[in-house]
Amino acid sequence: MIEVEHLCKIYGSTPAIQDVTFTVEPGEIVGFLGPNGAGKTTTMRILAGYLPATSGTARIAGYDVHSDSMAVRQRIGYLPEVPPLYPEMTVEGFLYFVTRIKGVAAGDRVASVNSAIKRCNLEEKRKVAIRKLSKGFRQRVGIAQAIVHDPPVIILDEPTVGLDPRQIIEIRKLIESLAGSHTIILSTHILPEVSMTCSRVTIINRGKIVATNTPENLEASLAEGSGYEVEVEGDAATALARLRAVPGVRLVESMPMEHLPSSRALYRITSETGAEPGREIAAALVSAGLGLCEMRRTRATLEDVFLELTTSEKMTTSEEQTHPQPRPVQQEREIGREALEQGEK
Ligand SMILES: Nc1ncnc2c1ncn2[C@@H]1O[C@H](COP(=O)(O)OP(=O)(O)OP(=O)(O)O)[C@@H](O)[C@H]1O
Repeated sequence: MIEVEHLCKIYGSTPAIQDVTFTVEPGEIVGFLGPNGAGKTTTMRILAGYLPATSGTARIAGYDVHSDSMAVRQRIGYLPEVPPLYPEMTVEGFLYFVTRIKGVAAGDRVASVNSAIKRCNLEEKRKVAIRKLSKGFRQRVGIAQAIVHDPPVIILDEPTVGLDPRQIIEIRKLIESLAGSHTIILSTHILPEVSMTCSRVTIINRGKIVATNTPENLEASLAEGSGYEVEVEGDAATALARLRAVPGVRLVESMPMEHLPSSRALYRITSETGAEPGREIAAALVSAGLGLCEMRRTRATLEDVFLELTTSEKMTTSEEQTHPQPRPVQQEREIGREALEQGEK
């Protein structure tokens, strides 16, 4: 339904996106995930026909977004980062106006407006001026204007940005309710957004696609981070030696834990790919006379995958080449995490 091939956009001399290629199948919700400045909005605007690409092609329902832009606009609903609302109009007045612009037949307009109002849960606000609405309700009106002509494809650019947690849940539910009967691509820098609502995720970093898969497969693809955490009572040197000797264990790290009594320590164990040495770990500790106070599995999360994919490129920047001392992995990850948290503000 959406086919993007080798898309590039250069602003002046700044490449915003480079060689972006992906597809979205009918009925899918695909998350377009990336940190700030990764090129999400640029890609969404090109798909919606609001920005010409420098090179490459994008087709929606078989129509080229550039050369067949009118045909594309009839088949898409687009929620830009800042929804194009007319503050003085009432919700229903504005949506009626949009049906006229979108070419809905005169006899179908009232039914289209009523349907969008119902789907977006706007009944109680239908006669209220848009300027009087909260940010969450305005965002619903933004989505209502994107779906009012019942387009097969919906493009949502950061649909929950600036909303409070309750509003975010409501908007996510609304997006999920549109799946199946619509093909949806939504851009976001918020990880839970994609794990909760999307069947597939495409990760973009610095203008380039770095991964496309289901959230589950992406998590499974990251072998590092899969393992165990164990809290052990007894001699630390013995515990470390025993744990490191267990077949299938690749790495054992001692984790500083201030709240633990001095006789106890926490270890993070990374297993070899495909290995499940849980029982052997427990047996090795117990047979050495050590106390196994707590043990739990750790698995890579989508956040780990995201940080892995969007921080590793830092090592190839000119800054890194000038100062080539390797930074610890944890620090690399913290930098990525910081970028994520800043993005969420
Ligand atoms: N009109 C413009 N002129 C010049 N550079 C631009 C323009 N718009 C975007 N850029 C640059 O292109 C890159 C991609 O920007 P884009 O807005 O697509 O990213 P984004 O992933 O949507 O980021 P955010 O989450 O912060 O909105 C950034 O480096 C940005 O500074």
